[in-house]
Amino acid sequence: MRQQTNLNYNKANFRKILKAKRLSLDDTSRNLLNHRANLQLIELLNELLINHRNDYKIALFLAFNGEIDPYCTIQHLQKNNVSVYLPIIHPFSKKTLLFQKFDKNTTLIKNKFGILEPKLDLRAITPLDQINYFVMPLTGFDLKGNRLGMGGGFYDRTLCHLNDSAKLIGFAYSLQQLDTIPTEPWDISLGYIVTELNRYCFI
Ligand SMILES: Nc1nc2c(c(=O)[nH]1)N(C=O)[C@@H](CNc1ccc(C(=O)N[C@@H](CCC(=O)O)C(=O)O)cc1)CN2
Ligand SMILES: Nc1ncnc2c1ncn2[C@@H]1O[C@H](COP(=O)(O)OP(=O)(O)OP(=O)(O)O)[C@@H](O)[C@H]1O
Repeated sequence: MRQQTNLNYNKANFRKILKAKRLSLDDTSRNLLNHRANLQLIELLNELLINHRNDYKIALFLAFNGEIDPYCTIQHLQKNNVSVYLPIIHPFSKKTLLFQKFDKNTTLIKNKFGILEPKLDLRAITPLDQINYFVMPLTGFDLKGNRLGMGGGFYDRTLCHLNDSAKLIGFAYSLQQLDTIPTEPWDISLGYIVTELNRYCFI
């Protein structure tokens, strides 16, 4: 019990430090790092989407609160006819996510955290197992593929059913790297992590 409390304290503490760190970037540095990181992410996706079929489905996210911004990659994929999906907070199931298609006709609204997400349209929701890769925002990461999220357990709770690290790509600034992330039984580890400096593969 005491150990659990310490672990939560550690995670909360790491989150606080790492969020402050990513918010401290000035606009020029942030734009440069975002640009480099998107080039790395596009490179990785080019390697993964080997036969360039255009029926791939990739989940990404819209950045908030100083998160690394994958918008260039979203635009690149859409131009190449790859379907892009975004997380939306499930209207009934507590702290879980649905993934909805994002295209030029999508209406975006702010969720309760102030993050833009598609307005729920059941016709545009896709089952999790139809998504080829999930690009996930990281608050922190280590070089074993462990991730630290925002603390809600949204991605953990949603993606545990998938049970396939090979589909999970973490996206973060290199300044969000830690030596070791404290792990817990429900934490899902990542198959890949992309930063502005590197593409790490853990599978
Ligand atoms: N861009 C983006 N979209 C995302 C996520 C994300 O981390 N990034 N999510 C990934 O899960 C989901 C939303 N989950 C979130 C969980 C916590 C907080 C957050 O800011 N928490 C506050 C506490 C707020 C409160 O308790 O009311 C905090 O950490 O200070 C935000 C989003 C779905 N969409
Ligand atoms: N698979 C799951 N089933 C039920 N509860 C879960 C599951 N995964 C996580 N949780 C709950 O969510 C809470 C937050 O988890 P954690 O500290 O791992 O958040 P996180 O790393 O920020 O995750 P995420 O990025 O997924 O929001 C935990 O206290 C845990 O109780």
